[in-house]
Parts: sequence; C-alpha cells; structure tokens
Amino acid sequence: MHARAISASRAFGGRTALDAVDLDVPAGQSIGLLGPNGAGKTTLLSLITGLRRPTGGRVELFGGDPRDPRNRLRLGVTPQRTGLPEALRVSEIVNFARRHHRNPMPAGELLERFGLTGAARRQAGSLSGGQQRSLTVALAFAGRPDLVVLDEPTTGLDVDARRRLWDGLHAYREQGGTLLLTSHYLEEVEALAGRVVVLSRGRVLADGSPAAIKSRVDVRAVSMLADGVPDLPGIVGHDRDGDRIRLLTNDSDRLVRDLIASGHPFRDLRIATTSLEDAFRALTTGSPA
Ligand SMILES: Nc1ncnc2c1ncn2[C@@H]1O[C@H](COP(=O)(O)OP(=O)(O)OP(=O)(O)O)[C@@H](O)[C@H]1O
Repeated sequence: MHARAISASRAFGGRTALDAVDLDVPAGQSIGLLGPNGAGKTTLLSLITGLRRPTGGRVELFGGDPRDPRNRLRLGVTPQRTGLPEALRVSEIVNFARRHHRNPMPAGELLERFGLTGAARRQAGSLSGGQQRSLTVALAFAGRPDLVVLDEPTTGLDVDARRRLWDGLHAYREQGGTLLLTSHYLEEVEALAGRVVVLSRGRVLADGSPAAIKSRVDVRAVSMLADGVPDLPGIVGHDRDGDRIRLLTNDSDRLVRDLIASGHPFRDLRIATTSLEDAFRALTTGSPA
C-alpha cells in the first residue's frame, strides 16, 4: 500500500475539515478525489504528503510516517497553487528539481512528456498560464516518484492544455505509476482515474469506478410552476425558487411520465442538467437545500 488514511480526522480550531476518513492507495492505482469546495480534499492530501498531522486517526505513506524524508523522496507533489522563479529558464528549474533525486528522469524526456520541449530555454515568467501549470505538474515527476499527488492539476487550463497534461499523466500511469489527484471535474477523473472517491463535508460519500459514480451523480432537474411537491418515486431532492419547484432525479424521462400520469397540476415544465454541486448535495442529503 503506497498510502493509507485510517480513520483520519483533521480539525482547524473548532472546525472539522476531515472526519474519520479511511482511504487506501494501492500501488499502481489512479484515484480521483472529487468533491465540492471545502469538502476536505486538500486537507486529506496535506496529511498524506506530511504537510500536516491528523488531529485524530493515522496516516501512512509507504507504510511509514509521511513526515519521514525517506518516504517523501518517493513522492511527487503539485499543490493547488505554486509559484515559479520568473527569471529562471525552464531547463534550469527542471534541473534544480532533478538535483534533489538520486535517479532523476532525463530533463529532455520530462519536458517532452508534458509538451514543454520548445519552452526549455524560456524564462518561466514568459510562459503562458497553461505552460506554467504544466511545468509545475512536470516537476512532480522529476524524481521518478512511486506516488504522485496532484491538487487540481488542470484548473484554469484551456481544453488543449488540459489534454496535453492528461497525456503526460497517462504516460506515467502506463509505466505503473500511482496517482492521487483532486478535481472539480467528473470528466477529468473519468479520463485519469480508475477509481473515484467522493468527499463531502469531510467524509467519504462514495468510492467506486468512474462509471458507477457517474450514474449516481448524473442528476437532472425537472422544474415547473406548481403549488406543491408531488409525491413520486425517483425524486432524489427538491428545492423551490418562488413558484418554481425543482425536482432532482436520476431518470427525468420516467419522472415526467409519472408526473403526467399522477394528474398533479403543473405549468411550464423544463428539464435541465444540474451542476456537480447539486448532484453532491443530492448524494449527501437526498434533499438539496
Ligand atoms: N489552514 C486552515 N485553517 C482553517 N480552516 C481551514 C484550513 N484549511 C482548510 N480549512 C477548512 O477546512 C475545510 C476543508 O478545506 P479543504 O481545502 O480541504 O477543501 P477542498 O475540498 O480542498 O476544497 P477546494 O475544492 O475548494 O480546494 C474548509 O471548511 C476549509 O475552510
């Protein structure tokens, strides 16, 4: 097991950010941590990477203490926000990272993998936002790590830059690497992870294949002008905006058929996709606020 959280909790002051979370990260697996803002994803990563200690439970990295430098040397990390020394060239930054490791990846290979070959001689400050992000992710791979932990690797990147970065991550996976990443995008964890763990309010809500998670968070909103909420099967949550009632469901076709058959009076029916945040709330409470 490359990393493990055993009933791990973390509080900040009186506030619980992580609440008795169990997570196994076996060698060779790619895991996507998905969850709304404030779910505890970054906090969990900070425990696994040894930046913070749990206030309850235990966390192991390579079977030992995440703060032990011997374990951390086998780890590659890209935090959510990072700075680059703007005046240094890309190749200088890459070599600086490589020098911390005994058997680093050749600089050319690393740049090639993340689509940065043409930028090797440029100063970091002159790169586009996407290239800077790709470089900070690439640096996590400099030491041929056994486990790579990435916090929202592609947030803010355009579609092309995101795909290029995904290609780099796929290459690592194909060589047997172990990946733990957070994301706000279901599409991203589907593309990169074989397993998805959904966190919400500091707890694990769901843990399964991307397809299984997708079917649970694929929620539609059937909304209408009506007086009350109909009592029908398949409604996983509801809310109200003035006279408009929004019914959340995993099967909008069936809900509409049942609604009409029930004779419940309504006007101005609309069907819309929902945000992932809605889906998480439906998963958490069965009834979004
Ligand atoms: N250093 C800190 N001091 C106080 N509270 C904190 C600290 N770090 C995190 N928190 C709180 O812990 C909770 C979990 O935050 P965390 O950053 O782990 O969530 P997240 O899932 O990574 O969110 P996001 O997707 O926005 O990055 C939040 O309520 C946050 O406000």
